[in-house]
Formats: sequence, C-alpha cells, structure tokens
Amino acid sequence: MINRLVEKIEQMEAPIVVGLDPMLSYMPKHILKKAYDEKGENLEGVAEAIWQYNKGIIDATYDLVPAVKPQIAMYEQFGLEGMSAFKRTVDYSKEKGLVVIGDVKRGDIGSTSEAYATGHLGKVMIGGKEYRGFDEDFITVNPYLGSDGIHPFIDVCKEEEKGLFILVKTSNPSSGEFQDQLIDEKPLYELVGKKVAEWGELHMGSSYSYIGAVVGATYPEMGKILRKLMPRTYILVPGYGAQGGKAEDLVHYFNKDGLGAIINSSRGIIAAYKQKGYEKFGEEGYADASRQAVIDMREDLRKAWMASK
Ligand SMILES: O=c1ccn([C@@H]2O[C@H](COP(=O)(O)O)[C@@H](O)[C@H]2O)c(=O)[nH]1
Repeated sequence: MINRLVEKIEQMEAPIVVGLDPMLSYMPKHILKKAYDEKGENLEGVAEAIWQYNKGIIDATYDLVPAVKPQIAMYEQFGLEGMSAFKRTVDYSKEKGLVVIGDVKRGDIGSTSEAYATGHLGKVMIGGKEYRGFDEDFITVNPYLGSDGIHPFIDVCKEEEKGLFILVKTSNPSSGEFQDQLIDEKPLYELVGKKVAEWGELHMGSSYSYIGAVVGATYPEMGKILRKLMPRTYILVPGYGAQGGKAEDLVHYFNKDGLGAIINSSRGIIAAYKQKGYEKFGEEGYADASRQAVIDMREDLRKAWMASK
C-alpha cells in the first residue's frame, strides 16, 4: 500500500490528504434538510447527511488527490449510525481509487491492539468465511504503550500489505508537555521517531516503509530533525491551514526526491465554502469550493517547494 500511495502522489503531483472530519456546523443546510426529510431529525438523519456531504467532497476531489483521512471521532460521536457513515465513507473512497488513512489513533496492551488491528486493517474468520471490519489501508496508531502495543499492528500490516502512521510529534499546542520531555538529553519525540524508523525496517516497501509517522506542521524545526532521523519513513503531516501550519514551514518534511511527506488539511478543504476567498461558491457549491481549495493548496505547496530550491 505504501508503494501505491507513493505512486499516486507522484502521478497527481499532490502530496495532499483530504481530511474528512464532518461536523454538523459545516454541513450545508440543503444537505441537512434533505437527510432529515428522508430519515428523520435523529441520528440516522445526521449519518445520512454526513454521508451525502462526504460523497460530494470525494466526487469533487478524487481525481486531484491520492488519499483521504476520515477522522473517526467525528463519526463515533453519533454512535452506530455515525460509524456506519464512517464505513460507507471508507468503502466509497476506495471505490473511487483513493488510499484511505483511518485516523483512529489506536494502541493498547498487546491482545487489545491485536483486536484493533483486526478490526481496522485485517479480517476475521467466522464459520469458515472471511469477514472484514472497517478495512482502511492505513491507520494512525499511538505508540505510548510501547512495542508490545505496536507489534500486533505491524503483524497485521505485513499480512495484509497495509500500513500505519505512528504518532511521533503531534500538532496540538500542548503536545510538548510530554513529547518534548528530555530523556538522556534527547526529547521523547526523537526517541519515538528513532523507534518508528526501526519498526519501519520490519516492513519495507520499494523505497519507503509501510510504517509511517505523524509529525505536526506546527513544529517545523522538529519536523526538520525528524526527517533526518527517519529517512525512509513517510510522514503524515496534520496542522496545515486551520491550525496555522504554512507551506514554507513544510519543505523540510520532504526528502530531496520531493517525496516522504503527505500533508493533511481537513477544515481548510471540507469547509472551504465558509472561508475568505471562497464566498462565491456559497453553501450549494461547497463541493466545488473544496475542489478549489485542493487546487490552491497544491499550488501553495508547489510554490514553497520551488522557492526552497
Ligand atoms: O498531531 C495531530 C494528529 C492528528 N490530527 C488530526 O488531523 C486533523 C486536522 O484537522 P484540521 O481541520 O486540518 O486542523 C484532525 O482530524 C485531527 O484530529 C492533528 O490535527 N494533529
């Protein structure tokens, strides 16, 4: 799957992931009304609205980007109905040829990680038949329980040719409280980064590992250090746009080959129609606005890359 992701990034010249983080406050009124009229003003109605909203964005962007990243929390808050919208979104994105990164941030003691890995990346046999759970291509994983919490995910990834993005340095304002703590004079995120590179050697694709890392766009100096510590690790970079990360800050997250990082934007793309510069699209044109936001992001990243040469 990492080879496919890299190929798609190269083909599309767009190291971009569209973050599918649907929130009711972004939902255009016409979509909510239609879903409520059909399914009722209840959890089922909300789930239908999420699905229709996502479908609009996927249809408008799938030919421009290699991947989507549905954030499971945005679906989980609506219970089983929300989770069914999550699954529909994963399946439809795959049908459209997109690589799906489930942002699920799992990780637990070994036996529990094994169950999470099966549910999101693997399969179960029941009565001699094979069943798959959410079946994303990659998921995000929290490494802070240590190696025994990570190995079950790597084992399933090897079996299924799927991948992980492991949290190394997160984009949020207080990520330093624990992640920057010094151990033997090195910040914890550097130790985790080295470990991710080591785990990555266990499951290599052609030029990059199936085991990637998450490094926030909001800490560019740390991104630069981590890039060097993990040369064959693909870096998933959240924090561009809505959280303040800028294209010029991101050039050091890439290797010299122009590969090695994929930048996420969620609100900046899916709620573009509400933002300055995109007013002309209006609510009805939310999907076209998201397409334009992807084109603008691609250009922004390209210009920053060229300026760094
Ligand atoms: O360090 C991290 C890890 C994950 N995220 C997730 O990425 C998106 C960001 O959304 P924006 O709207 O583009 O800010 C969201 O799903 C986060 O949970 C992150 O931001 N930082």
